[in-house]
Amino acid sequence: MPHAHHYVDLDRAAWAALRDGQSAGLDASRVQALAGLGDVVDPREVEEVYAPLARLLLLQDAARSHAREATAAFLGAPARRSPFVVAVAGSVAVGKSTTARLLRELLSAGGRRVDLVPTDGFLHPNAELERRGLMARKGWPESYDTRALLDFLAAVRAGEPHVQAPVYSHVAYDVLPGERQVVDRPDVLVVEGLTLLQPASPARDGRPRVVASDYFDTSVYVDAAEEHLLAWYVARFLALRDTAFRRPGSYFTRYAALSDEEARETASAIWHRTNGPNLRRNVLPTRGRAAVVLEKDAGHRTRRVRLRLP
Ligand SMILES: Nc1ncnc2c1ncn2[C@@H]1O[C@H](COP(=O)(O)OP(=O)(O)O)[C@@H](O)[C@H]1O
Ligand SMILES: CC(C)(COP(=O)(O)O)[C@@H](O)C(=O)NCCC(=O)O
Repeated sequence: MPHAHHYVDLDRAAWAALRDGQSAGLDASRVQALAGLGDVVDPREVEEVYAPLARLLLLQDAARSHAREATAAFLGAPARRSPFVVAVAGSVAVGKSTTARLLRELLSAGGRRVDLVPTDGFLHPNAELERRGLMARKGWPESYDTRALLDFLAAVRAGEPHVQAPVYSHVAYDVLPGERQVVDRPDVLVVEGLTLLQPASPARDGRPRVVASDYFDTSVYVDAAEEHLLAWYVARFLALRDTAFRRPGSYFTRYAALSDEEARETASAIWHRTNGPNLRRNVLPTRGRAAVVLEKDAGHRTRRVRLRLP
């Protein structure tokens, strides 16, 4: 638990008041489309929770630009452009992708060029995970090509053009060979993933290590009790059974024919084997490293926001 003077806790009403005229500026149909799988994001959630968050990020971005200009003025050289990098972390099924998409929309509505990159593209391909005996630990820190993720972040942060990221498909349940997402000097990069806030583990040779968070300007951890996460994971699995699992090429075609009861059992087993232990062992312990923690209740409603003071 961080020391009390290092953070401030705001209930929903206090947080919503910090919107300070920052309006979401998204129409209802746009908001509707932002949660996946037919789920609907409550427009009040956008106004009262994500609009203040967008305002905070814009202020932090401006402060960072001033700091960079100060250093450039000191050096007598023009400041190089470099995107503002926001990390979104949290458990499987907590709503990271939905939060990341909302932030992309809100920040783009303010006129910025925003790219969104999920870290699942940096997972090792299934064949490699199988070779390493890691298929039951997909999403755990060791299942990612960390070197590739760090190289990607370093290149984007250095302001390089046309930086490529690999792409993962939830239908194929694998990284798509040869497929690439191109990030070309955006104003903001939102990067979203389970294990982004991992601290450095000591290297065998004792040398300090670079971690992904060295490249972040700020970070958001989306939080909810594990009982809600499990329920959301199972609900999403049932929805996928009726949609993505039926598509040609789906890794999970064998799940498309499961009854409700069997689908619930299967999803719950995957949770207890892979995602629950990953949450407890690797994800939750990084929560205190986030700049902002959004705490959701059973209905995806944000009840409380914790802000770490710089
Ligand atoms: N704010 C929200 N309101 C309603 N449903 C949401 C919200 N955020 C996420 N969801 C739903 O919860 C599930 C998990 O969200 P998702 O963004 O896919 O999670 P993650 O990327 O963390 O795995 C999805 O079914 C999604 O539609
Ligand atoms: C692809 C994921 C590892 C999430 O990756 P992330 O975008 O957070 O890096 C996760 O959604 C997943 O598929 N976990 C494996 C266990 C499962 O089937 O849920």
